[in-house]
Amino acid sequence: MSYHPLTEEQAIAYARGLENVFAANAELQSREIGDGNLNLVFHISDPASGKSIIMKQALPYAKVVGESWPLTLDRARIESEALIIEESLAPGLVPHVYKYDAELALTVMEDLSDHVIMRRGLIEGNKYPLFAGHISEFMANTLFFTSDLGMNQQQKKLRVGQFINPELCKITEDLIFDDPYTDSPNNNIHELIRADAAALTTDTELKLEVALLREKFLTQGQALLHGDLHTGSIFITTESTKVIDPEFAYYGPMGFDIGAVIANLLLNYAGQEGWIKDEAGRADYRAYLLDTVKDVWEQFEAKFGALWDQHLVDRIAHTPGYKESYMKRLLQDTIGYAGCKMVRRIVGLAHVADIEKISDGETRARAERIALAIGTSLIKLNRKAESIDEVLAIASRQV
Ligand SMILES: Nc1ncnc2c1ncn2[C@@H]1O[C@H](COP(=O)(O)OP(=O)(O)O)[C@@H](O)[C@H]1O
Ligand SMILES: CSC[C@H]1O[C@H](OP(=O)(O)O)[C@H](O)[C@@H]1O
Repeated sequence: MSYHPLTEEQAIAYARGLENVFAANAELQSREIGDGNLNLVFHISDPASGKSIIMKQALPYAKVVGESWPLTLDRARIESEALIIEESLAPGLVPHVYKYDAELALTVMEDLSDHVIMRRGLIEGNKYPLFAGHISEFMANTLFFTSDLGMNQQQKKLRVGQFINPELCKITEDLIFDDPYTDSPNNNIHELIRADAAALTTDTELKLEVALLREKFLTQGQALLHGDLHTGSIFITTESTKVIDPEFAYYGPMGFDIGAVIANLLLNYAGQEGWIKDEAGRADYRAYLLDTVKDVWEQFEAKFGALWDQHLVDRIAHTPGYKESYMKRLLQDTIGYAGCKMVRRIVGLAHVADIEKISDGETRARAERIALAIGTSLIKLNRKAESIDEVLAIASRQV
């Protein structure tokens, strides 16, 4: 079947043709539930049997902007192949892929509708005690075993080729490492914080750090990244965590993924200005978010370190001092990328509901300024950072 975006009816017809999923006479229901910036997502269910699947289809353009922003369909291949690798390295932490259809740029995968999108869960003020353990395991396993530390180095070079993802990387390069620091037409700036946004464009100390982080994003093929690991790409319950949507996957600096998780916890921290109304409740939730930031880094560090001790394939990397140097640089990158990811969600094209959905303009502006202050401080700190506690201290000072 040649490429065309499916309608809900066509999605049902396609699902009927899948082997061993639905009974031939099943009365299937279809709903397009995509709420992301780029793709169609169909939820197909058979109420009689309780069976359901997700069919995600790439559009030939960025949905958030429209047909004027063409975008490669190859991102569907990247996403399905990344999910399969991630499942092999971090079982239980991603949806299972049943099928990938290259013609239709379509991935059929496990339905995770019994989970909620973490961004929504955090906005509602829910706590997820197992999250740090799960996400640190996901990141430690996927990053270590796709890097030169944990896999055959010739195979790794071939895998770098498999995940060449120029168009999606260009989105990141522009939206995260360029637009927020210039007067770009892509930017989306709340009227009340125009002066704060303008200050970014003249801050040379800040822009130097962004240029260095951007250079690393452009040139360092350290590991296979998820590439867009924000809380809208994480499904969660109190018991379970599932990472979805790795269409931005490519070989890049590990800190970009870890920084994305931390940035999105801190964006919610800033956004709490508009959600939890009583001060004690808000302080308690913010303390939970900061504890989670610390836990994510510390559990990642411990798990990655344990993999290093047990599975290192690179002999020279055993040299005393190298691991410590590597982990310190990884923390510094994490902090720098976390900062960049916060700033882009305030002044760049695509915002986050944690802040964007605050209805009162003044309250939203306060949350935006908190996020900008934390983000820019993290960017300026990155190469000097020694400990994750410095991140917590910066965040605490802003509220
Ligand atoms: N495996 C899944 N199970 C249930 N719902 C899903 C699944 N994958 C995606 N969704 C739903 O579709 C939405 C958009 O999916 P996402 O992969 O983030 O798309 P995009 O790439 O367009 O951002 C998610 O927020 C979620 O509501
Ligand atoms: C023009 S794409 C903007 C933005 O959207 C992506 O997120 P998602 O696919 O999860 O909606 C990604 O973060 C891009 O930077």
